[in-house]
Amino acid sequence: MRFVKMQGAGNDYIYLNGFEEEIANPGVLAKEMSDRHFGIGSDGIVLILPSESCDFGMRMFNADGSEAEMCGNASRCVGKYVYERGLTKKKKIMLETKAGTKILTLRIKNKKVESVCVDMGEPVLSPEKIPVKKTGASVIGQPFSIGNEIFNITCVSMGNPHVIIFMDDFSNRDLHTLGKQIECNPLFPECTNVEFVKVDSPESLYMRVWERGSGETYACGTGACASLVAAVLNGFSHRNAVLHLLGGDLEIEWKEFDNHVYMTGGAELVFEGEWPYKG
Ligand SMILES: N[C@@H](CCC[C@H](N)C(=O)O)C(=O)O
Repeated sequence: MRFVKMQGAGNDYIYLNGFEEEIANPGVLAKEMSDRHFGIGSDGIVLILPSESCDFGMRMFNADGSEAEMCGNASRCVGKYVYERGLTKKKKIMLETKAGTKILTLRIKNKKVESVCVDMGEPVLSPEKIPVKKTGASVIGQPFSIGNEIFNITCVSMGNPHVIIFMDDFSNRDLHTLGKQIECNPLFPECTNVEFVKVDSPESLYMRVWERGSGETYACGTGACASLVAAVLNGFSHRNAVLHLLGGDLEIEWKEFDNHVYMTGGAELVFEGEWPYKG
């Protein structure tokens, strides 16, 4: 089976072309391929598929084999893949995901995709839709205790669940332990992605992420969008800011006129090859 490894802000996935390959058991395949010692090594796998309602479809599986509703960084890489490999000539691409249709706008330079802006849709704040076991219209800066510490949490869904914790400094924190403890806490019935955010200025935020199903990754596109929304709701940032992640920067804007969040960033090929897939 042919595969392509790509990264967006260091969030690395293995992309499989569902137009050419029959991909049975993608969850099992995701675990095998993602293994950084016995596989190719990645944060998960992404299937690029035909779609009846959109130009293309995308499904993504975390490194532990679980399927996620949406992946922001992967959506930009899918845009690069389908354009540069001649699957489309369109620069505006409709992408079907489990979290609805996302619109990708490609910026092209010398026939290559330089960056992709993704209309990520509206953030979801209602606790039962995120889901988070809380009452009320939203969860913004509410206390949450883990071990003997109390954190203020804000919960946002960008098609997948996120909990955001603002910190003055996370350089000497054990985010792995904290992330693991929060990810499948009973407060989150479908588990959650966890973002730790340090506000640098109203236009600049530093973020680290513990991803549901993959552990710490270098970046999370939906997480960056959720963090910007959380920062606005808590009065920490403007509606347009740069999110600095371990693997690079993403520009995020939560537009007032349509309530949609827009994410802009790069997408890069790492390498490609063949996987001895037995079907
Ligand atoms: N890295 C992604 C999100 C991947 C899915 C996530 N781990 C989940 O289970 O919801 C992104 O760029 O958005």
